[in-house]
Amino acid sequence: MPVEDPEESFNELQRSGHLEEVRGGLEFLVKAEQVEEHAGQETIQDSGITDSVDFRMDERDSQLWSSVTQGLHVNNSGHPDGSYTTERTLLSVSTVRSVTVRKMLQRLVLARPAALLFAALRCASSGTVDVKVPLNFWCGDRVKISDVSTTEPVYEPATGRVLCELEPCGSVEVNQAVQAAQSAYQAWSRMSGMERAHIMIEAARIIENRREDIAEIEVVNNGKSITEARMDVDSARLCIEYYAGVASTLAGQHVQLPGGSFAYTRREPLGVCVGIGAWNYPFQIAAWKSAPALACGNSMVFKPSPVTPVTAVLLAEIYAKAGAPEGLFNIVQGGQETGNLLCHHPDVAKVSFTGSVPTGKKIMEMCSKGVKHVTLELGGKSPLLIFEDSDLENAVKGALMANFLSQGQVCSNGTRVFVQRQMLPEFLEEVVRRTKDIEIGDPLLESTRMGALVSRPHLDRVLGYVDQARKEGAKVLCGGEPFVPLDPKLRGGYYMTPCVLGNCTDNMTCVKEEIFGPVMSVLSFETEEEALLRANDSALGLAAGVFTSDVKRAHRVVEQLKAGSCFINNYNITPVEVPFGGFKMSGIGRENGQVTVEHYTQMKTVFVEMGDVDSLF
Ligand SMILES: NC(=O)c1ccc[n+]([C@@H]2O[C@H](COP(=O)([O-])OP(=O)(O)OC[C@H]3O[C@@H](n4cnc5c(N)ncnc54)[C@H](O)[C@@H]3O)[C@@H](O)[C@H]2O)c1
Ligand SMILES: C[N+](C)(C)CCCC=O
Repeated sequence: MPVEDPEESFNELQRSGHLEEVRGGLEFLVKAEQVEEHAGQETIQDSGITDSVDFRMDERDSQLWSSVTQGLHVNNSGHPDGSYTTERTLLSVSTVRSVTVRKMLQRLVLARPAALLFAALRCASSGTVDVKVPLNFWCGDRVKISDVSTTEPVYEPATGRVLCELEPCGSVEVNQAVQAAQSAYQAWSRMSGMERAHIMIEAARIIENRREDIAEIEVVNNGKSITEARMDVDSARLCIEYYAGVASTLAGQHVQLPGGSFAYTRREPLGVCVGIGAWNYPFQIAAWKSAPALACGNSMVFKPSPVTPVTAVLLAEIYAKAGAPEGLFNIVQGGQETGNLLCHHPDVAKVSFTGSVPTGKKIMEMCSKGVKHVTLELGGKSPLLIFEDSDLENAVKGALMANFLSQGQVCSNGTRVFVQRQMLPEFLEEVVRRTKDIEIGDPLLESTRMGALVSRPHLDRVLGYVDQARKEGAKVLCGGEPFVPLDPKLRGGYYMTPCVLGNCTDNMTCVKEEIFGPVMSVLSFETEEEALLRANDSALGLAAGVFTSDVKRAHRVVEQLKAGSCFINNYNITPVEVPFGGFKMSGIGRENGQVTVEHYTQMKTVFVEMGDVDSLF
């Protein structure tokens, strides 16, 4: 209902979380919804239409607020059968103020007819977004580097156009960020778990409010579908919520000693932690690293991949807005050189890295110089074992989930699909049919299931693997070709058709190496023992999966699989309350779950003497 009193309406909007003040002004994300009522049942449909309006605090006058609140519900129309349709707008905050498309939309007035809203464009559409604001962030604010010698272009995978210019941080900037983190650490580490939890819960709430906004920008920078990007934002939020809960449970042990003396242990934070991320889950990785780090009382300097630098800074803004001390979570942009500076920095206590095995080895070596704690989440070439007693429908769905999420650019993907011989023909027929049906195209469209790969060189590399597989004797059962969407604005994008390779053997390159693209290699096997031997024949051990209806076999097989994250009758499920990480060269340490507390704290033991010192001297 429209609220009459402008001041009250402002307060009401703030309380409901639909409106928040941003520095020096206000910015609204206006969303159109359609509410259908039939027989007392309301269904709300998101029209997918959003635009934004931005104005200064001094414009907060009665007239303006009336128009804002009038925008909340508009255009009620009754139908002859007694049902009605309400087209309404919701207001929520957006701080991605840099994006040109939003600026363009500022000229639209708020109190417009609903029809005009519905005719408007989606907030971000492929090929329209430019990011101009600084992407570095420390001391609670975005930072423009004063002396930038070189910038690097960042691309929009869906179109191939330049999205922004990256300003990499050198030693001066890395020092500033680490210093900011150190000073925030002094205050943050002394707060109680409950106090930290309050701020983290608030950050999670802001993420929930800005879900669509963050997901859209993730799509624009990464190329994955909007459907998946929303899931990533949800996973980030859930992770922060989960560790907010963990924060107040951190505790030590009391140990009784002779003569009334005792000892106790304290779980203490490490200090300034560094997070270094890969490009496949930019926002989610930033959250998966920062949430446990902050919950345990550490501060963090995070370096996103230079390929996808845009969304981590949104997380930094969100923590700051939620009440985190200045410098608690900082972003430094850059590639290898910036990463090296962070790993060698004397004031950094720990590095948590997500990326490739070769880089992981370098990180570990650099950390060894300062004897720093290190967590490595590295690559995989994971096996998926499908036994003939599996439910075919679920096995096929599992294999698709194991290979084609995020255009196949997922560390845990089960790319070596071992199918028991008797089931192979029907499995292949179904998996190929469904793979051909995957809708490729504009990642911002709801119907798209596969967007663009992250970059042109990466696309070429993946296509190269398909060529090589063909030469080595694999049969391309479908896909593996460059894909050019009909929409002219997408012609420069990095698309390919998802590929299923048959006739694969263990010695082929496509079966041995991590391709990190939408390429499934299918192999056949006869016996459980044989499948296990072949599945474990890899230097990597991130994940593995088993499909079978025999519960004893499922557990027997999983027990013998040399992988850190195993799935029975499903694949690529990563609830944040469950630890995730690899065996062998796929990594060290875990992310998510209770155990991660051990990777972000150190234990102090305190001995307390209640009697006299029993000295030998
Ligand atoms: N296990 C997991 O949880 C997980 C998750 C996502 C991705 N990955 C892996 O990541 C890889 C793909 O990501 P990528 O191409 O971004 O990996 P990458 O190793 O090339 O880069 C990862 C990060 O490391 C930085 N970096 C590169 N060289 C560095 C150096 N010498 N010192 C410090 N930092 C350095 C990069 O700038 C980037 O931020 C795949 O192998 C994939 O399996 C693993
Ligand atoms: C959420 N997923 C799809 C399991 C991805 C985990 C992170 C690895 O790249």
